[in-house]
Amino acid sequence: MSQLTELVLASGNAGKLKELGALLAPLGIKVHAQSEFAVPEVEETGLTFVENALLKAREASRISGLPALADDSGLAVDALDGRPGIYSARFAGEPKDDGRNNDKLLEAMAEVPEGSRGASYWCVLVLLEHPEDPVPLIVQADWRGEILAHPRGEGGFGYDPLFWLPDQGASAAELGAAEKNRLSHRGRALSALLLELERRSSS
Ligand SMILES: O=P(O)(O)OP(=O)(O)OP(=O)(O)OC[C@H]1O[C@@H](n2cnc3c(O)ncnc32)[C@H](O)[C@@H]1O
Ligand SMILES: [Mg+2]
Repeated sequence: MSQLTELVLASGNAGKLKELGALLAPLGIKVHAQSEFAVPEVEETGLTFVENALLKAREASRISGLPALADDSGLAVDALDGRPGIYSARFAGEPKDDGRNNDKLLEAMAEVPEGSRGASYWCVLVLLEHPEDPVPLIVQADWRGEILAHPRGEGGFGYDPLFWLPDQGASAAELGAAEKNRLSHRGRALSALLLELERRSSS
């Protein structure tokens, strides 16, 4: 890929935009929200995070005429056989709502004992140079934690108030923004993406 100086973030999620924007802005990459180009929400018909991220990136790149970075992510809970997984945003149905999703997760986990409440956040990032890019840059990363019985903290977004990090002694919603980006599935996926981008541009 030629030097990346500008891209569109193929997401309608304000939390993701904030987190990815904070990581990309200092690198001299001009980041546009897809709302600047009136990119509509695409139907996430894939069965994997990768497929859904590709759909989102392709549509945003097609409409904006810019390289596009998409994030498809979610929470896979051990005791729920990996659910809500790719359906995390709509766990409690449409329209998507973090509060109702968290209530549904608490309810689903009500009988699950301490010690069996492990879960992973997953994040897949896809970067397309243009809508027909045949070699998308794809990375994925996870973040292990446990599901709390009661919400804690005001930061982050989505399931963060229920995502407990034993090593930090805090929920993801109790971490500072920079700390979450340093540790999270999204922050680590972006580091991997930047490394791969560097490798490609120097080869
Ligand atoms: O598809 P876009 O437009 O990017 O926005 P979205 O919110 O629909 O995003 P996804 O389809 O990728 O669904 C991801 C859901 O997983 C949850 N999630 C992902 N990363 C998270 C994080 O860092 N903290 C809390 N919840 C997260 C959150 O509920 C998201 O809505
Ligand atoms: Mg979505």
